[in-house]
Parts: sequence; structure tokens; C-alpha cells
Amino acid sequence: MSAPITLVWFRNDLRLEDNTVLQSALTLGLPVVGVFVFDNAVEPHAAANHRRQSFIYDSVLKFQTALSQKNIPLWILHGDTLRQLTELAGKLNAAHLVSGEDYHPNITALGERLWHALNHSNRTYTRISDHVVLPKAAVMTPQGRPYHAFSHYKKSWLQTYAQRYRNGQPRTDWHTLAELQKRLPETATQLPPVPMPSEIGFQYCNYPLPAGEAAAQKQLDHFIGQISSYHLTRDFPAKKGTSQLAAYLNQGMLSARSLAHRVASISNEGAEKWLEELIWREFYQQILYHNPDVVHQSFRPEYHHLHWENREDWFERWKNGETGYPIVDAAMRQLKACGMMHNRLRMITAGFLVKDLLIDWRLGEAWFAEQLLDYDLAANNGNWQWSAGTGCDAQPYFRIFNPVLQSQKFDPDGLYIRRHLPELAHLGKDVIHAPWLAKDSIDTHGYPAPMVDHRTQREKALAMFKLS
Ligand SMILES: Cc1cc2nc3c(=O)[nH]c(=O)nc-3n(C[C@H](O)[C@H](O)[C@H](O)COP(=O)(O)OP(=O)(O)OC[C@H]3O[C@@H](n4cnc5c(N)ncnc54)[C@H](O)[C@@H]3O)c2cc1C
Repeated sequence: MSAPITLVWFRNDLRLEDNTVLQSALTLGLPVVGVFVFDNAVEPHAAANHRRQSFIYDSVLKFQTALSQKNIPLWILHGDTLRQLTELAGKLNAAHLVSGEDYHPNITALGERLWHALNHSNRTYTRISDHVVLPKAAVMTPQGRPYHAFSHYKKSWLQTYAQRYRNGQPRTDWHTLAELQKRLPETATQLPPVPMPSEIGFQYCNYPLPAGEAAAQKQLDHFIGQISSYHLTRDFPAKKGTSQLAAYLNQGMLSARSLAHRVASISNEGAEKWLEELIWREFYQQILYHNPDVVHQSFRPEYHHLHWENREDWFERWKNGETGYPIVDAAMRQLKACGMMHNRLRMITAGFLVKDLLIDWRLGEAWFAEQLLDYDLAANNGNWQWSAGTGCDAQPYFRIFNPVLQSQKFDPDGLYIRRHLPELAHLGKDVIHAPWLAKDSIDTHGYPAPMVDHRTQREKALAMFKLS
């Protein structure tokens, strides 16, 4: 049997910089070997998201190269995670397994089974908080309960951060790593061939952002250069006013801690607002951890049995960007074409599905999971419930966006709509938000009339929620 090692199970922590999972593995004093497992059963919602899978696949390959430069072999496997990890732990004589904490209920459950299986063979399994700045139970009410209102959570988050976390975490000890890796057994370096996408179960396709930690850092540096105007530009989808970092953060190509640390040291309104968005991310992560049932049902119990209409033909028109509301259709077509959608448009299209089409938010959530490059269960679920009015939000169900007013306000010149709806590209800003109002005086090249009347549907939605 070869000399013992520590196995690091990487999942959404695909980076070298400020990686607390890797750092903790070093403290165990054994050579380190990495493993990544592609397992579609763990995140069934996202299994059909081929774009995201391709992005992760390439990022894992880049990470394997980066790790190899530190003399850490990365085993890339596929199939049932529990089996793959326990078999590999046996084969490489791993005394310890270390991984990041993940609040996805499937992964929490998998972690429990893994812990028992490894314990059974005298191996330890440790989970380290890495994916968020403040771990799940670091921010609680004075009574020790999780927060449900964002404003209170944010206040407490900022206080906790300033008191306990602002100075960051210890950096990775590369010197110790180099010493440990000198004892790396040869079996650990005999990597199997990287599985092909078809073996893993996805079709490799193009995606809109470059993969990997280096690309993530570059995008971060670019964004920091313009962060001072974030609060002014962030709501306008025609501008590149947001960071476009979510996909990197979600797979851990960037450290949330490092971002918070960097941004908290910049004193301007843009940076302050951006830090608030990071706190929203943490808010939904802890909501998922403390309330795993939100994956299947509304956060608010009074909305467990809403009478959705769920018309399939309407759902198809929404997915394909054929609702007749230009701002909704432009956003939905962009999503389908490249997996990207601006936050303001996510709110408009989600609100439209739920409040104008009376379709269950869970169907919309699943469609986003299949399409978004930055798909993340906690953020997607939390925001869909926020949009539906079924979540933990101070504003109840009667916040209903008017898609035409939203369009006029956030895409005033119609630039965004023209980019994604070529059939309306010739229209001026006076008619492009609601072309049907111009009646026969303009040619819309077959663009559909609005599929529903917003005012009528609004009343129906209010009645549906009141009845629950
Ligand atoms: C219906 C709906 C579904 C969503 N689904 C997802 C999803 O699957 N994955 C995802 O990461 N975000 C989701 N969001 C949140 C938000 O739209 C994206 O995080 C944001 O658009 C990503 O772009 P950015 O990186 O340029 O964000 P920026 O504006 O630059 O924000 C910085 C970071 O803060 C975080 N963030 C910003 N807004 C939110 C928010 N409302 N909730 C949680 N975190 C936030 C993200 O990590 C983001 O990268 C959803 C929002 C809505 C309304």
C-alpha cells in the first residue's frame, strides 16, 4: 500500500487563490491529491444545461493544469460521486477527504453518506466553508434564529464582517505544499484519461464567457476599474454596467472573501452597492441552508396551494420570446441564444410569467436552471420566489411589474430591444416598447400582438393570491 495522502474533493472552488479548502488540506500534513467528479444526478435541474456544463468542463481542465504546476494531480472522474470518491480514497490510501461546504440539499445529504462510508474505513471527512464570505450560521438574529428579511440580515452581516472577518483568511501556504508534495506517491500521479462530454452526459457547446480562474481575475480587474459607477448603470441592460462575475463566483473561480475584502476597501457609492449584491448572494445561500424545502415549495406556507393556470402553450411562447411584449421577448431570446440575462430583465420576465401568465414560478425556475450560464440553486430559487411574491420578502405578492413601463424606464431608447429583436430594429423609441399601440401605421414583420392584456391579468393574479 502506498503512503497516505489527503484527498481534496473540488466542486465549486476551482481556483488556487484564497482557497480555504486547499489550505485546510495542507494543515493535515500529508501530500495532497485533488479530485473532481462530474455527476449529473447531484444537480438534476442543471443536467440539461449544456452551456454551463461546457463552461465547467473547460474550467476544470484549466484548473487541472494550474494544479499540476503546483505538483497537485487532479483526478477527473464521472458517475456516482459516493462510489467514485470512496473507491478513489481506497485506491490512493487517502487518510482524509476534505471538501468545501455546499448548501445544496442533495450535496448536504451526499456529504452525510460520504462521512459514514469514509468513517467506516477509518478515514476522516472534513467540510470547510469556502463558497461564501460568512458561513451559514455566522449571521443570526439575537435570538439565534436565521434572518428572513434582507435589510436586517444585511445590517447584521456588515457588523459581523467588520468585527470578525474583515482581515480575511490566512493565505495558502505554498512553501508547505511544495514540501508535502515531495512525498507524493507515484500511484496518485497516474491520472486516468479525462472523460469525454458524451460519457459525462452532455453535448459540448459554445458559451459566452472565457472559462477559468485567470479569465475570472481579468474580468474582475476590468470591473473594479468601473465600479464607481455601478449604482448608476446596473439597472440598464443595454449598458455593460454589471460585473458579469456570477458564473465565476458560482463555480468558485473567484473567492467571495477576496472580492468582499477588495470591495470593502473602496469607499464610493458604486462599491457599496456592489457589496450589497454580494450580501444578497449570501442571504439566499443561508436561506437555502436553513430552509431546504424551498427547493420544492414556496417559502411562505400560505402560498403552497396557489391555483396556477399553467397553460403549456403560453409557457412555450414565454420560453421562445413570443409574448408580444418586446422587453420580455428580447430577454427570453437572449437567454435561449447564449445563457445570459441581465438582473433587471430576470425580474421582468419572471414577474411576467407568474403575474401575467399565471404560470407556477417553479416552471420558470427550471427553465432558467436549464439555460443560465451562472445558474445557482440558492440564487435562482430565492430570486424566483422574490419575483413571485412567495419568498422571504418584505413586499408581498401585489408588487406587479408593468412590462411596458419597465421597458420605458430601463431601456429608454430601445437599444436593448433592437439588439435582440431584429424585426423591431427599425422602430423608434416612442413605439418600440408597445408596438401594438401604433396599430397599422407600422410594419412589425410578423412580430406577434401581445398574448395577454396586462391589466386584465394583473387583476386575475391578485385574485389568485387573495384566494390562497
Ligand atoms: C429570476 C431570477 C433568477 C436568478 N437566477 C440566478 C442564478 O441562477 N444564479 C445567480 O448567480 N444569480 C441569479 N440571479 C441574481 C442576479 O440576476 C445575478 O446574480 C446577476 O444578474 C449576475 O450578473 P452580474 O454578475 O453581472 O451581477 P452584479 O450586478 O455585478 O452583482 C455582483 C454579484 O452579486 C451577486 N448577486 C447580484 N444580484 C443578486 C441577487 N439578486 N441574488 C443573489 N445574488 C446576487 C452575484 O453573485 C453577482 O455576480 C437571479 C435573479 C432573478 C431575478
